[in-house]
Amino acid sequence: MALLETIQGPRDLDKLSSEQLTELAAEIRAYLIPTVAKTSGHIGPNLGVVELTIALHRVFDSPRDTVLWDVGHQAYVHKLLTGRHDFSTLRQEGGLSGYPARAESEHDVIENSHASTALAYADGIAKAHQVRGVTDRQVVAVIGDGALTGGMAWEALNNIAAAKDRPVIIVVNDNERSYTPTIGGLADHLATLRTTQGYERFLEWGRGMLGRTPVIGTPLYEALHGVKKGLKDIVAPQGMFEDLGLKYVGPVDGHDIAGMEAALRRARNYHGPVIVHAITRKGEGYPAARNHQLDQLHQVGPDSDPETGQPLAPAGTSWTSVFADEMVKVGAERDDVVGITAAMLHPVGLHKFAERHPDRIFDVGIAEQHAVTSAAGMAFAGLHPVVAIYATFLNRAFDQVLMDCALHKAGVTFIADRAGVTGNDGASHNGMWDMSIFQVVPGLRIAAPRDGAQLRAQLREALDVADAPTMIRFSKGAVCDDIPAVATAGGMDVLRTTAGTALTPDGTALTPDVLVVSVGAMAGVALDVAERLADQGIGATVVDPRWVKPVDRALVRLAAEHRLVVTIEDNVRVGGVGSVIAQELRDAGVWTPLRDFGIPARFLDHAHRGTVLEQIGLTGQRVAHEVVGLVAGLGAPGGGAERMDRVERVDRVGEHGVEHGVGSGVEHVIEHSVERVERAERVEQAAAGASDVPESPNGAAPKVTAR
Ligand SMILES: Cc1ncc(C[n+]2csc(CCOP(=O)(O)OP(=O)(O)O)c2C)c(N)n1
Ligand SMILES: CC(=O)[C@@H](O)[C@H](O)COP(=O)(O)O
Ligand SMILES: [Mg+2]
Repeated sequence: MALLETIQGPRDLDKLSSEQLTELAAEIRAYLIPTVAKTSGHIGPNLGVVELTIALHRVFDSPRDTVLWDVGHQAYVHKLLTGRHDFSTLRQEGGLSGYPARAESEHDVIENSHASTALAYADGIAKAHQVRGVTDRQVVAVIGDGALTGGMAWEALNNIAAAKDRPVIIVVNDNERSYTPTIGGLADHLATLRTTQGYERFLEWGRGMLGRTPVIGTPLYEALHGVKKGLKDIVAPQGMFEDLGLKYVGPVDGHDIAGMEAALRRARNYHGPVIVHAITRKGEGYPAARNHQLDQLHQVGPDSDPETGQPLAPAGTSWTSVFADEMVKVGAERDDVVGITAAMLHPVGLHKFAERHPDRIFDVGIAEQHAVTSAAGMAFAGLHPVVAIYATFLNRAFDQVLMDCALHKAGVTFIADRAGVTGNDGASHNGMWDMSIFQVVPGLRIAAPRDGAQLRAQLREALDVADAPTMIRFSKGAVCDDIPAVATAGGMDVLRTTAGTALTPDGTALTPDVLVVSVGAMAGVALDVAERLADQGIGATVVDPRWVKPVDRALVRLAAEHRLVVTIEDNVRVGGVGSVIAQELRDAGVWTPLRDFGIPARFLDHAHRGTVLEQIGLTGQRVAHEVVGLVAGLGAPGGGAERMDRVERVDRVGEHGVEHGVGSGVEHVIEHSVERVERAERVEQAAAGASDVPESPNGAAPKVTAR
């Protein structure tokens, strides 16, 4: 790292000779490959931009000039050249972010890892410079060929091309891949432009030779240059970019530092909207990546073998793999089912389906909005599309889900993978908003499976819905062991009832104090909470709604039969499942108090999923601790009268007119009230003894007040 250690900022690059620059590139690769293998990260994309980034920081003067990275997963070299040399805790709590981060450096701008945004940023910054009369600062946006398939990128290009006097430098990092080879007409066009690379070399030769030829040299070169453009038109369709009004520079070898510098200087000196088309190779300099057919080691680790890029320890069965295998079965049974991915065929688990049904899989590029609305079209024409998109990326297709699918009652099934806290990819990758955002979509049904068996079952149930969109959301990583139900209540699974509690013939659990509503992958936490409550003499019923939207009517009834409702979800609390259940209870005149546990509505810094869940209190211990305090605060049970009052109201009101209350269960409720009073006294005694009641976060034993 001898040379790299001397680079504390981009200007330190200026003093290096071309040999030293080549050596620096080698040092960067030698450092990143083993480091990222250990930490996890996007090794393939970063090895593909080593020379490009060196050249870029030599030609432009960051942070005076603004350098933008689209997605930002390829910004490790940028970080190394801007003084951040310790990648040992990359993507971990307190370590470097895997994406640009303003808190880390004045050289970083876009923290959002969602693709196709950089050109819009660039357009905005350029407009701001124009409005403010700033003429001595450049705006440079690096965007991959994959990200260039995103609709936002074309909205921005349309605006950027509109103003010939507003400089924006766009560097297209064309490595012909997103994960898999980039799809679509744009990719084909870029390929066409790549084939004219020979003309670039010919031109370079001509410039060199003719530049030294007196008198006729220059005019001859200019004539040649004109011929090149003409020849390009003959060989390659007139550059789409030039048609748009963008100056096109390239294609240029993105691994040739001098060549990239020359191209970038031409672009800088153009003083208008210009595209530099760099041809790079993902994983360059790392045979394990270059030979990795699947995605050229788009990402690795943690704890992968630096020699091969493969994980050192086998990963467990993932949620995604359960979905992948079930889709194979579905594909064999139903020829109306098709799969749609937004450039993430393998990461979302549609690759096995694709292998068996290549004519029924559609990769639309990084184009989630198009994925959703094209699915609405497919449903209209008689198919049942399964659109698999990470929950966080599905956010950008909200309007398409709402207006193109739900408004038209389209039978489309959305698979929101990576839902909940994902952790290491940082704030913009957590799938933490879906059960709030999509809560408001009329007719959409949302399922949150608690394990693999439920995922398979709920996928089937979703595919049986042809007159409304359905959504199934599940976590990142390894799926838990199947969690059996001990009873059912309506369409819900009862996972645990208080020991010794009688179940009525219809399977309704009665009497305990607390109803714990477990949402999706939080089932393990919910059962842990019930166990901890039982240790404190507090009875709990744990129920898994399975389908969280709409709220199951049986859940309202169950709430009326408990003294406290607790909901636990891996989603923001605001507008989440808990808040919707609370609203349903109010609408039904059930006034059982409800405490919803979920993710706070704030951006969560990168860290391991478990660490983040601990930070936000979504653990059994933390939830149970708070619930013990809440139960103690309820005082002695209000006896039959209180509960009768609560129960009766279920008879009177309801969202769907008069609801049949739990009259049949009322007698059971009364007889158990006595039991509950005794138990509440035990809780109070325990709290008074302050011996085994867990300390509250602020150190004091929870306040216990007798009624
Ligand atoms: C909106 C959105 N959808 C999907 C992704 C997931 N994703 C991250 S990188 C990537 C491929 C990007 O390809 P490209 O822009 O060509 O960059 P490269 O990895 O080739 O350098 C995808 C699909 C994302 N970050 N944002
Ligand atoms: C950069 C990007 O958006 C993806 O590569 C993402 O990091 C993948 O996340 P998973 O590791 O959860 O598939
Ligand atoms: Mg690419």
